[in-house]
Amino acid sequence: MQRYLNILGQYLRPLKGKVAVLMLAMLAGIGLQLWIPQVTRDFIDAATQKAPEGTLIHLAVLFLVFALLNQAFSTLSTYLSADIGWTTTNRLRVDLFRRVLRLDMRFHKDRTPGELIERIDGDVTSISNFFSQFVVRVTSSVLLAAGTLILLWREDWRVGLIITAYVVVIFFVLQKRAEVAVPATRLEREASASMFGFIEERLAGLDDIRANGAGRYTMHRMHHVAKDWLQKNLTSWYMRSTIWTSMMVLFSLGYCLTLGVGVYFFQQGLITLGTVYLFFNYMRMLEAPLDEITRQMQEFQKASAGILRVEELQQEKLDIEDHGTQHLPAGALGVDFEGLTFAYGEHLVLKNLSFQLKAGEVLGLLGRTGSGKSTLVRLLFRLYDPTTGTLKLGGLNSKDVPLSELRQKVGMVTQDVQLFHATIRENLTFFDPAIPDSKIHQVLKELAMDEWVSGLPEGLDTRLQANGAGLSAGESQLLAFARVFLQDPGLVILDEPSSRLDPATERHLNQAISRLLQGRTGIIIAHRLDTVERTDKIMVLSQGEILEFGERETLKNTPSSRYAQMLKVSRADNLEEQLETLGV
Ligand SMILES: Nc1ncnc2c1ncn2[C@@H]1O[C@H](COP(=O)(O)OP(=O)(O)OP(=O)(O)O)[C@@H](O)[C@H]1O
Repeated sequence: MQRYLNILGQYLRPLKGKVAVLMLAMLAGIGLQLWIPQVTRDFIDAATQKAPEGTLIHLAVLFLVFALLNQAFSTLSTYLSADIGWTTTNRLRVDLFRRVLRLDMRFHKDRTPGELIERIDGDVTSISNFFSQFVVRVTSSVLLAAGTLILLWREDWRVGLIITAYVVVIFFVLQKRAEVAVPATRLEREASASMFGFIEERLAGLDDIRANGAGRYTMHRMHHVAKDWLQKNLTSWYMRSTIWTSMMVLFSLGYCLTLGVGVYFFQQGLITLGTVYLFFNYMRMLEAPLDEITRQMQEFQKASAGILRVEELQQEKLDIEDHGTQHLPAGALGVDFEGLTFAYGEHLVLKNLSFQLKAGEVLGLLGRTGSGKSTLVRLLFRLYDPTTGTLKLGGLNSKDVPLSELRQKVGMVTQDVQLFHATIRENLTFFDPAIPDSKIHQVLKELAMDEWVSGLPEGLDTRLQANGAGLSAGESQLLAFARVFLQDPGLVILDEPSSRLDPATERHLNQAISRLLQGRTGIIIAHRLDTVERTDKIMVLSQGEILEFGERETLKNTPSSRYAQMLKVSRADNLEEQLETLGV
């Protein structure tokens, strides 16, 4: 319970003013609700005892005023609890999204985006009730039920005792029913999460599904997943409806009991007709809070699973710590690997790598699929930390530099450019409004893209389609180059497109690459041999080890080097085949 209160306190504290007003409105509402039946009782007794008209009018006006005030307090409570609920859950949702963005690659590799969406949205929505209503509704229901019972005891201890005993029985039965319903609800939520995970994954892989004609198979699976969800939904609904039915039956019996006892006491001359009404009314008033407490307990069970998962996310250990305080030098950054080894869990991928790249040098990285090229790059961004050894950038251990500064100073253009469904400006600046248009145009000019962008219907304000659909591969690449230019990094990593572009686009891209590398250190993951002709150094990676590293010119003129041998092998082959021929 403590952990639930912690999370509640953490998010409700900033809204304590509103929470206090809500509590006051709620208490005032409860007081009025308890009082109104007393006024009604007095009215009935006054009427049956033929009291003067003035007394009746006075009581009627009092009833109306109390009823109106009660409505006003109830409206205020509903408004405030919804306001507090949505404000807190919105903050929680933003905090979780920030957390998910900050979490390590290891975490993200283990989970599908669908699962994370379910956490950020689904779980938070289930918690919203906990924030907005749980405390308020449970407290007010408990106070209302307790107040009603106290007043009943005050009127007549025998009636108080009978109704209290009956309430205990009702509460016990409802709790038992609710307990049975909880596992069914949990299964329903799990089935819903897997259905959303399934839909998200299939939508992401739409191209492959279509290309492989896997539509029918996918629909078959969808029917299966949806059927499972439907069955669990029905079971859980059935379980929940039995609670409601039990409640109806128990309360109907309760009304009969109260009326029976009331009428008996009235016939014995122990109580007035107004008091019979009062008993019946108080019994009726117990139904809502008991129903509410049971419902809130169920909601709490649902929310508690969400709270635990949210808490788990908040406490997920970060492998990549961000305690660096040193600052990278301006301009090109040298790169130093010193005895660096890296493993994904048990899987050793980079083995004792040591090499140096001076500031401003460009390295061509060659290696077959799976040799560890992408992993080496991920370490440069600190998406992972080395298992042993050190990685230095600009002469500083990368762990000593603040993470945000490091990622600002290292730029990358991947083969698979990620473009957002947003304007060209937002895509280039990553939504940073501080970057002026003049700077964007200057960069576009340098990349000879200015004319292309100006020719678009709305220039920089043109909205791109999701994932850059509608742009050619070359255009997407050029936009990615412009992004990196704006970032002005000291180290640029280029993952060369593996498929050939048309010669004009290729020439254009090559010019862009040359401009991008000017005054910067560069690492090019090459998929073709001619790409590395612009580099100063060459590295050949094989199964996580450096097979060859040196000045390109020197290697080219050393006939025994792998690079010289590669140059001799037919250039028509792709690099993968050339490396295979040489047994790399
Ligand atoms: N997140 C990961 N978890 C576990 N193993 C991984 C992970 N990423 C890559 N690997 C493994 O590490 C090895 C090196 O992969 P890496 O992606 O670095 O190679 P690569 O040379 O970049 O290949 P490619 O040219 O195909 O991109 C491979 O055996 C791969 O299966």
